[in-house]
Amino acid sequence: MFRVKICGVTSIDDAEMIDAAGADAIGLNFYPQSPRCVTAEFASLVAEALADRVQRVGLFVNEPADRVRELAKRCRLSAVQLHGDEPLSMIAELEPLPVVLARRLTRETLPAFAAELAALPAAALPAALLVDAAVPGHYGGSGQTADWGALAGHDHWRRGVPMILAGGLRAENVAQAVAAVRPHGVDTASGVESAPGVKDPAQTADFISAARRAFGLAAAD
Ligand SMILES: O=C(O)c1ccccc1NCC(=O)[C@H](O)[C@H](O)COP(=O)(O)O
Repeated sequence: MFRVKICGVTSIDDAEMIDAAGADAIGLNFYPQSPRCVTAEFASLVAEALADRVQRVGLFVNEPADRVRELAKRCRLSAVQLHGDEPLSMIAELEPLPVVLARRLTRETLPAFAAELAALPAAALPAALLVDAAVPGHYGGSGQTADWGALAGHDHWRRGVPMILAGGLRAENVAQAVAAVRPHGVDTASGVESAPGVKDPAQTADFISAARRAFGLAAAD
């Protein structure tokens, strides 16, 4: 599972820049209402442009499993990220695709989600749980930070599922977030952009370096 993911990539130049800066994964957004939404044709070109080292994660919001599966195959996605209100049963439906399940958890909503996770058979658990900020009217990409306090120090409820922290992460706060929450990985979209969907090379490189340092990883070559 990836440590550093840059989400909402909309150009080949940005994908190559992110690869060179040492990210483990990029997110390709298939949510039509996002300013970061891409086409299947573009996502397929990204698969050709990037080294296999970089995971290509397709992001979906409330799409039927058949469409997720079809786009994953057509665009050679490494994993899919379910970022809407998808039922947990969809993880097993998508098998053998690795699923990153996104949830906007707070201290109020975490207990009910933990109970849902506890009821899943081990074989139906997601490959990772991405925790994003809970902002009314936003599924993601809000630029707001998640409820770090709710997540810190309590990981028994995750049943060993790696947690990816998202929401309002930037080069300036990613080390603090990793120290506070101790996630397996981090994800950002708007925190490294000059405009929605346009990644800023300096902010992106700074974010990736700061995140790698926070995880004790060597700087990218
Ligand atoms: O980025 C979007 O526009 C988006 C829209 C709808 C659902 C998810 C979306 N992004 C998913 C991501 O993985 C983002 O990296 C995550 O939400 C954090 O975004 P940000 O706060 O801008 O870093």
